[in-house]
Amino acid sequence: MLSLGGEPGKLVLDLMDQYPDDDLLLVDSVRDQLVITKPGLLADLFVNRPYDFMKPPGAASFLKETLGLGLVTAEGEQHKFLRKNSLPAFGFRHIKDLYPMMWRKSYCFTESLLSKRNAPKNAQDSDETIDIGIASSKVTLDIIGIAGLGREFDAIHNSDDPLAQAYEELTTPSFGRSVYFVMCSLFGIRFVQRLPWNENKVLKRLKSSIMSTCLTMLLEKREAIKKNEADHIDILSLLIKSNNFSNSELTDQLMTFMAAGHETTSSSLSWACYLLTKHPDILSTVREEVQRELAVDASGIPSVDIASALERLPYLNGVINETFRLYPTVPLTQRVAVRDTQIGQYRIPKGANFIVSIWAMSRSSLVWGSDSTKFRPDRWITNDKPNYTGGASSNYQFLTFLHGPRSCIGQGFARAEMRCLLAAMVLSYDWELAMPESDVVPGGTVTIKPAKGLLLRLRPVHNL
Ligand code: HEM
Repeated sequence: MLSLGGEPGKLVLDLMDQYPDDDLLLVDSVRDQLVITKPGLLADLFVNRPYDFMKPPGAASFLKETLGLGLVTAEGEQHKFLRKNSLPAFGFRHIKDLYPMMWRKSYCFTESLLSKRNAPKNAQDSDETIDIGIASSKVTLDIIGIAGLGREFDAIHNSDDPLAQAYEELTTPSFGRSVYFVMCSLFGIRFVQRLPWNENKVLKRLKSSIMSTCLTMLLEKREAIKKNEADHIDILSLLIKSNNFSNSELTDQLMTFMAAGHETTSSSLSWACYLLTKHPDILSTVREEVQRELAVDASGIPSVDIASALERLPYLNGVINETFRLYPTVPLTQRVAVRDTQIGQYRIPKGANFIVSIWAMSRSSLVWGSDSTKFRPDRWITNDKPNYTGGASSNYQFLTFLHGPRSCIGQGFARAEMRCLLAAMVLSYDWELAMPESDVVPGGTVTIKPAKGLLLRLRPVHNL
């Protein structure tokens, strides 16, 4: 059921077409493996009884190796505690305050793309071919660096940054890594780690490099807070100041936020750019909208409050929501029942395993109608204003960030970041695909991105 290449939710989509009237399909009777195919049943899984379920130990053991025992991997009471103490750092007000920094970084990012190669003096005549995924993961690392721990990595300009390199290596899609993940899911990581497999060495090296960098940054941050060197409002400082966490818990939390918080958004930016290569008319519409509403000056400073301006743009938000729908960075999630429980009218025995294909739910014509796979940002617009349903009749049709206490805590952060990055991109460039369309395929282990990269040919726009 876990994808080893190809479209991540294809099998579930096929099952949904084959059994359109069923909402729960038993796909593996040996391991009680169930697939939920109707949004209506998800309220019990995610919102009404979320702690009757946990992430399957095998898959979680893989995640713990790379993310630590933080919010993504904790369960039960420990999860409730971490979530409660992390929420203030992701509040609405705090995200609003981060917009100017996100905008500044996004603008620097687009400028860095221009100067990447030996651009001629009259750069407007130059063409740049870049892999937008690799380039944008640097700026998202810079943004989470500042927001997450008040630290300037400047990975945009410093391509040798070890943390950026470690994350790139960790998330680059490969068949071997996918097989490794499936093996961990089936047999647990302790068993897989005993196999003579090079992947074990690679993951150990990456984990130890990320962990030691996070620990060093944590200790420096503690010192800085003690000396009261600056006004510390980043996520890590808020967690330290809450006095609720030990150093090892904080290191795990930091590893989680750094990993969960940057590759996800940079992949989404890649997919948005890809979709816009296929819809140049929509790219022009978004650009006109951003030019008109932000009125950015020659040095990239907007004349209006950036947060409120970006949040009300219908097309910019429509493109972002439609990208999140068609290319959910986390394409699948799994749960196992930790006690006898209930989902809808079904009695569920302890130990039953569930697969929710976020990808399939986002693309199924049974759920979204006959144009379900079409890129239609206008489904997210009502009376010239953004709507947040996409015309769906149930919340559970849109699962990109899930729902309930295990939903993505960084959703507001990711949306703010995407608005800044995409707005800065459309203001600065026109672009087209610089690789065969057939090579643009999703791939990855837990999160997906364009498996062969996304090469774009950029042309500077003459408007700034
Ligand atoms: C487009 C960007 C993003 C997408 C699509 C996304 C998606 C998701 C999804 C689907 C989950 C639930 C995973 C599961 O239960 O299997 C999740 C959890 C999580 N995400 Fe995100 N995420 C994004 C960005 C971010 C950002 C920017 C941050 C942090 C700054 C973040 C931090 C987290 C954390 C900590 C969790 C675990 C929450 C919990 O279990 O309480 N994510 N994300």
